[in-house]
Amino acid sequence: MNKERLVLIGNGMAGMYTIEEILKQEPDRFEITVFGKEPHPNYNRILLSSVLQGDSELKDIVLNDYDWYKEHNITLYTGDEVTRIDTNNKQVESAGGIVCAYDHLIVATGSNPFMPPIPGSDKEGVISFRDIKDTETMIEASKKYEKAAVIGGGLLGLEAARGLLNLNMETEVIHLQDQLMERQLDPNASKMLKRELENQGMRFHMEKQTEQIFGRKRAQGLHFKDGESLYADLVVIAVGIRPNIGLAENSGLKTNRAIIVNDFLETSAPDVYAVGECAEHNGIAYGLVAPLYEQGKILAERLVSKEPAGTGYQGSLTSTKLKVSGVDVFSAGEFGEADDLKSVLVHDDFDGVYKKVNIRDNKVVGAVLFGDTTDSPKLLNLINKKEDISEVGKGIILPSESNAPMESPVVDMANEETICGCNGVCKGEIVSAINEKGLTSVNEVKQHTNASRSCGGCKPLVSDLLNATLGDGAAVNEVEPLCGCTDLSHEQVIEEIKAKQLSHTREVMNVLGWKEPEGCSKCRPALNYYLSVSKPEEYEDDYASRFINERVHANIQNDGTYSVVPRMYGGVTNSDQLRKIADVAEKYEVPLLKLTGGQRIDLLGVNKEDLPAIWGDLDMPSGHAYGKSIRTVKTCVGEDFCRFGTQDSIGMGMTIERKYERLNTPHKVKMAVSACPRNCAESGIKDIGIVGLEGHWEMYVGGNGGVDLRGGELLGKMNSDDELLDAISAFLQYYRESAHYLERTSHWIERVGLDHVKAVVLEDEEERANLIERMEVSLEHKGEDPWKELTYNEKKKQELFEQRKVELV
Ligand SMILES: Cc1cc2nc3c(=O)[nH]c(=O)nc-3n(C[C@H](O)[C@H](O)[C@H](O)COP(=O)(O)OP(=O)(O)OC[C@H]3O[C@@H](n4cnc5c(N)ncnc54)[C@H](O)[C@@H]3O)c2cc1C
Ligand SMILES: NC(=O)c1ccc[n+]([C@@H]2O[C@H](COP(=O)([O-])OP(=O)(O)OC[C@H]3O[C@@H](n4cnc5c(N)ncnc54)[C@H](O)[C@@H]3O)[C@@H](O)[C@H]2O)c1
Ligand code: SF4
Ligand code: FES
Repeated sequence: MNKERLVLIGNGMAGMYTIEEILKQEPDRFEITVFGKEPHPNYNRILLSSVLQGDSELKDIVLNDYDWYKEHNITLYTGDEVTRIDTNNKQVESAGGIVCAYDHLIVATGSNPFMPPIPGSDKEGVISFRDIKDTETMIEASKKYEKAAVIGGGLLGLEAARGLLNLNMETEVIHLQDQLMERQLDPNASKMLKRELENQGMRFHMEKQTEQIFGRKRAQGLHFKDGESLYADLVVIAVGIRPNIGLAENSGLKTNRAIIVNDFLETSAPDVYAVGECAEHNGIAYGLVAPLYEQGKILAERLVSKEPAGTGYQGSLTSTKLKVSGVDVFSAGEFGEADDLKSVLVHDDFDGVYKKVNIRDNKVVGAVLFGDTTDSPKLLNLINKKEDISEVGKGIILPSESNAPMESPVVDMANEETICGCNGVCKGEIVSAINEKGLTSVNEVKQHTNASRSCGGCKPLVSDLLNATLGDGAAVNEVEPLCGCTDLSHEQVIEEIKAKQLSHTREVMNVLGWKEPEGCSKCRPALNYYLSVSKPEEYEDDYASRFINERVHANIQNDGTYSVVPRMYGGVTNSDQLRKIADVAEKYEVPLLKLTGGQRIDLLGVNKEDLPAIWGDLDMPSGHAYGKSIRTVKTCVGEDFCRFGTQDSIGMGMTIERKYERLNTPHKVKMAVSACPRNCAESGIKDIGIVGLEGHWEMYVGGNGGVDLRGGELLGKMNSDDELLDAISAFLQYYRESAHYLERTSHWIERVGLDHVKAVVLEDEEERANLIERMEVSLEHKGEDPWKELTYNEKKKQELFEQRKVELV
């Protein structure tokens, strides 16, 4: 018997999900042909953000490889666009000249990025972010160019911007509204998100309308309507999407914003269905995979059973998470304000946590979470179930806010509650698969249930569920790789560097079998750092692997200029230094001189090309205000001037700063010395905070005064200056050797535990002595001041400061 001919136009996420669902139910029923405009098999578009951010490689995001199509007897035409649907003769025609008849046709052509009519948007270097080609273009551009502008501060724009930052590009986001992600977040969450992203190095231009993209052949920057401009040699436009319906319209299918479908995804033409972003159901065209997969499931049932099954598709509740590491944001349902809505609110600026749950008629209808999204599965289920919550307390709405000890939210979830929103997989399904198929890892759960196959946001829940189902210790702990270029963890890489005596980033990548020979923006700076600690005697800085601020030894500002902070040991200066700073400020027309929180003078608004000359004129050491290194040692006036002073805090601060300046560390290290517990130098919120008392010093560690406000914890009491310096050496060296690159002391201590750190750096005499000895070797080899070097090293100066000027002319 001849098989029914099923043709799919659009080899993307929604269409292929539908095919997979059909194959699960009726593997042999249809003769399937798939047309895809892109020259690739079906891949996970969602994970393009991870590829750009350096967490995955393109080959890892393929969902169905070419062999899969062969194994399932599917005829696949890639790189071939369908140009016509002949609904009368029931056939499609492709640009490649193929004419293919169908009994059933699925249109799943997705969306196109919306390109606003900005003059100059046809220039080289102006792209959208939608597919593999765009991602490759950005990665390539980052190797040649330094400055990127992203137009659009929505989900896509912010994920693109984070990726470009990871690719070492200076990245500015231009947003039309006064609030980022205004379609998903309320003003409070949006403000906290902006602050966090600014801390990560993103710069924002809010309420800006781009009037023109200027440049000759290639984009060189943007002019805004308010008369301001900025330079950029890569412009990424991410201002929304438009359903791709040209083909459907030309072929006579009924369309509105997208192709109009009924509850069974049927279009206006017989035997023609539409699914995914190109379909419009009840006036809504969705732009997230969870609803598209729900549609795909219904359509598969419809095609397999012939007769409409159940009530069909009834629309979807959407929820979003931003895929930017270090930022936890969740939003679902009605998150805004309305007269008939009541809210449960938690707002803690100190911990950077914000939660708002909207309730109407005793039912949870929407939520926004920032900083702590552990309650998101619970809330999503409450919104979905529309249960009356009048009988339950806040503990049910926001379990993490109740006083009960926090267990994973999966423990209390009912079997029918959803764990993986993208793929619609509930707890019961995963538990059955774990028990019946003997699954022990997240990866196995993914293969058998699809949970965590898309955005990956549910991985922690799946992992908790594995632990809860198998009991402690039975789940296989998959190591978190350093980045997508390797399967090795930070610890394993450090071990291998030591064991194999590796000494250069390229050597590490070669010897340890890096999947991507050039590495990525995540691993290269980390490797460069690990090598510097492992072999200080032989280490040669691979400065091309450093982040932009560290390459040019200055902090880039939001207008593309730089800030210059000279070192002033212990926050002490003199008339000679002040005179030089004043002269430089006048000569180079520095727009702003500002005292920093770390007791230094910041020259702000300096042009990049003036940096080496300014450093030469200042003739002061770099304050390393831009580096993953020892920053400032802040001091109080101490015993010489203050009537409460018990110790020479200034003297000790200067000694410490002179000793450890220019030392590479996993992240920035800030220190302070106060001469009594009144703590005027704020020693309680520093990575290392020293407090003087009569006859001894107290040393606090792991403090942080930034977004993650954290009080330092007492490491110990030191009875002399030498004992204090030894303790600082041992502590710093242990942090340098065992923290992950980009891990602040606060997070490191939380991970390894203060008791453990105390045991190693204070209690174990031998280990302590070894750490101090290794620190001394590092101090001997920390190299000369980078500003000084750049005043005479012409080759390096030209590479860093002059080639760029030529490119821009
Ligand atoms: C960078 C990025 C990150 C994202 N992150 C998330 C996320 O975290 N969570 C989430 O839920 N969603 C996310 N999305 C959105 C999600 O990827 C889309 O909603 C989803 O891919 C849409 O699926 P689709 O099948 O409708 O369209 P697509 O996946 O775009 O597939 C459509 C395919 O059809 C092809 N095509 C079009 N016309 C023709 C033709 N005439 N002939 C042949 N082929 C044709 C296209 O080339 C394309 O390959 C993200 C999107 C991007 C770009
Ligand atoms: N994590 C995720 O779930 C995720 C990630 C990426 C993409 N996506 C999906 O991909 C699609 C595209 O995402 P998107 O962010 O482009 O769409 P979007 O519509 O969500 O956001 C576009 C943003 O651009 C702004 N904007 C519009 N015109 C502008 C202009 N001229 N200048 C500056 N800003 C302007 C808007 O105010 C809006 O905030 C969406 O469907 C989105 O849901 C989802
Ligand atoms: S910390 Fe104590 S000693 Fe130092 S300035 Fe303040 S009060 Fe004086
Ligand atoms: S929630 Fe996105 S993959 Fe599970």
